[in-house]
Amino acid sequence: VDLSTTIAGVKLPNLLLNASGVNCRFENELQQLVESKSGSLITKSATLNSREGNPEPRYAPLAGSIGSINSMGLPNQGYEYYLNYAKNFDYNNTAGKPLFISLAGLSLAENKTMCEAFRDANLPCVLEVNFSCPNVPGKPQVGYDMEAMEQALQVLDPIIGRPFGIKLPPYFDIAHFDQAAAIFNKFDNVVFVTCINSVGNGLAIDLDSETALIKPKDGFGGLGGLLVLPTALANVNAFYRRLKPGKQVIGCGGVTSGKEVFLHILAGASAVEIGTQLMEEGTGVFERVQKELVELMTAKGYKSVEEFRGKVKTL
Ligand SMILES: C=Cc1c(C(=O)O)[nH]c(=O)[nH]c1=O
Repeated sequence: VDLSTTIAGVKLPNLLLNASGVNCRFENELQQLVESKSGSLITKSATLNSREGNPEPRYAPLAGSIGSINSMGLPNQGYEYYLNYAKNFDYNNTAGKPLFISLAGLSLAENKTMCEAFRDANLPCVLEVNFSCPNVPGKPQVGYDMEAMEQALQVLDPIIGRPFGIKLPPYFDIAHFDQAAAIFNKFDNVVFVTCINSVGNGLAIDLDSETALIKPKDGFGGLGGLLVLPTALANVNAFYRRLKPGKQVIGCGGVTSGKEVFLHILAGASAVEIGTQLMEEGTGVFERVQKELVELMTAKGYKSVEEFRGKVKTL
């Protein structure tokens, strides 16, 4: 069974990778991903300067393993750390894993500077511009401001000057799918979108203590895990149906097993990211989920993901 895929011109030996933000802030964590059975890896979203992020507790699993809530606040080592990591990355590593770099500047000027630095370094890594961090107090998500998002792309697209992707928040209105897709279809270098980032500003409360699970923002944080699966599948399929041929969707959200990877592919995903389940289970999740996916495909008689990608049936 062939699970390989090609995104932005780079080949992933299998279509699984981490969701940016999980197990990818520090070099040692990234090395764990390189040594895991993932098909690739993506770094924690970077800002111009390093950040400690929000006060803890800022991540919590939800009762009944239905998902997670986080308000990390963009803790990261600053973009030069990840630029340096990319410069020293062994692109011919034995596993043949490509490297994705996530950038989440706090302003267009920050994103401009970071994109210029990566352009000048001219490395084989693939950029994913994160327009959807829900947890920086006072910074509304660019992904929910269509005009700002288009203006940002008008500046960043020519600077990046090669295929790149965008990390999107979940949309919940068909008109927003239409508007966002129409914007991305204007930029030839935008070759993939990653759907979805966490479902912003949920509130998880502990029944016994009657207290919010996390400290930042009065307990408000992004939701991930199984509970966001239908929203993730909808966003994957909405953009799969709307983006011009040649543009791809990376699925993210709700993956706990081979089953949800299969559903993401059925919805149209060309690669699939794992966040909450990676956080809870560790990097062994990639081997387990891959095995489950192969078993499921074999049971269904599929030999490659192309046979069923985007083929979700409607009634
Ligand atoms: C980049 C910041 C993000 C964060 C964060 O660092 O709080 N959490 C998310 O669920 N998604 C993000 O995009």
